[in-house]
Amino acid sequence: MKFYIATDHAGLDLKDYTVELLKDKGHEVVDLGPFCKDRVDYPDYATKVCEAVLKDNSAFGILICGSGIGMSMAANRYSNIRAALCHDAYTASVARGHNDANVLCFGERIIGKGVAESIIDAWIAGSFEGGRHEQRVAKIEAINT
Ligand SMILES: O=C(CO)[C@H](O)[C@H](O)[C@H](O)COP(=O)(O)O
Repeated sequence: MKFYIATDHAGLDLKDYTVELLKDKGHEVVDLGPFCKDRVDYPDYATKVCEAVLKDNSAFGILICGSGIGMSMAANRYSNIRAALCHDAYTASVARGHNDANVLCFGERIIGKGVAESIIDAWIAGSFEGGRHEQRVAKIEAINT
């Protein structure tokens, strides 16, 4: 699998850990930064990942901030981005299976490395179930306000 990943200053350590974790598991990772802990604004990095995923739509995005909330809010402003804020393996699994999520968000101030790995593993193992979920995801995409 291919992943584009970014963070803000509040998620830098978990971003670096996640990059190495995914590479060790044999995945392709494009790290879109940042690369130091200077304070930055999460929407600027959500934009980098979402635009990359929209151009390379078999890839997934990963966005990390302190809580994961700001990143998920910013990412979900994009049509055809379905960003899921996940706190555990279950939420990651249903994000793929039910919501066809293409961007994973989590918060370094919320979860540790072990939970992050369980989220990543569930995301990788998951796939969209289709069926009754198809029309629901289509209805999300149809919302334009
Ligand atoms: O968007 C957020 C809060 O929902 C993220 O957790 C940010 O990383 C956080 O707001 C950054 O806060 P800081 O005080 O500027 O480090």
